[in-house]
Amino acid sequence: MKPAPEIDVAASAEELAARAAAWIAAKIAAAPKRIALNLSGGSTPKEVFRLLAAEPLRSAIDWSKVEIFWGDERFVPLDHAMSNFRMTSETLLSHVPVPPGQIHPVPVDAASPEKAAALYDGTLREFYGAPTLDLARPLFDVTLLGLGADGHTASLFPGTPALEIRDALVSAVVGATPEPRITMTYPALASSAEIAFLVSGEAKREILRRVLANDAALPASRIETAGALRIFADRAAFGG
Ligand SMILES: O=C1O[C@H](COP(=O)(O)O)[C@@H](O)[C@H](O)[C@H]1O
Repeated sequence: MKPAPEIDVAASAEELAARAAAWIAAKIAAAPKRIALNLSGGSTPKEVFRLLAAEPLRSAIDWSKVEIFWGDERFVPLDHAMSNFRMTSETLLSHVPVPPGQIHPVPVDAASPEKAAALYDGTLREFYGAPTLDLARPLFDVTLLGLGADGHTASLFPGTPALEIRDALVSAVVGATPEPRITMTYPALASSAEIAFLVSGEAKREILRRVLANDAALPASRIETAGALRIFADRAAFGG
C-alpha cells in the first residue's frame, strides 16, 4: 500500500461508522463545487450511509454538490437483494436530495458483464472529461473501499485477470463469485484524492494485519495512489 495510510481506530463498529460519516460530511462541506464520491458495497458501509442520511448530517450536507459512483457492483438487477445500488438506495439515496442525474449506477441492464464494464468505463471517462487520467487531477474526490476476508477490495479478487488491467477503468469479473461482478480497476480506484478503507470486526483482523504488512498477494495491498490513504477500523479489526 502506498502511501502509508493514516489509521483511525474506533472503539466499536458504531463509532467507526460515526467517524467515517463525519469525515465524509466534512469532505463534502469542504468541496467548493461538486464532489465525486465513489462508494463501496458489502456490509460495512451500510451504517455509514444510514448516518449520512439521518439528522444531524442529512440537513448539514449540501447534497446538490454530490456525484455518486460505485467501485463495484454485482451483475444483477438494480433492485436485487445483492445489488450494491439497492443497498445504497435503501440506506442513503432514497433519503437525501442528490439530483438523479448525479447518480451513476453501473449499467447492469447491459447484455453482458463485459458490456456493462465497457459502458461504465465510458461513463467515467465522460465524467472526467478526458480519455486518459492525469495523476495530478483525480477522477474521484473520495473513494470508499471494503476489505474482504480473502483480501479482496471492490471486486478485485485474488488471482483474477482484473488485477492486471491497466488500460481500462472498469472490468467484468466472472467466476470469482457465484454472480458475475463489475469492478473498477486499480487505475480508476487509485485516481482519487482520498481513499478510505472501512474495516470492521474480528473476522477481518488477520487480513487487515496482512494488508498493513503490504502482503502483495492480497488485492487490497496493491492499491497505489497519488492521493491520501486512510483506514477506518474498529478495535476488533485492528487489535490492541
Ligand atoms: O470494497 C468492497 O469490499 C467488500 C467487502 O466488504 P464487506 O464490508 O462486505 O466485508 C466487497 O464485497 C464490496 O463489494 C466492495 O465494494
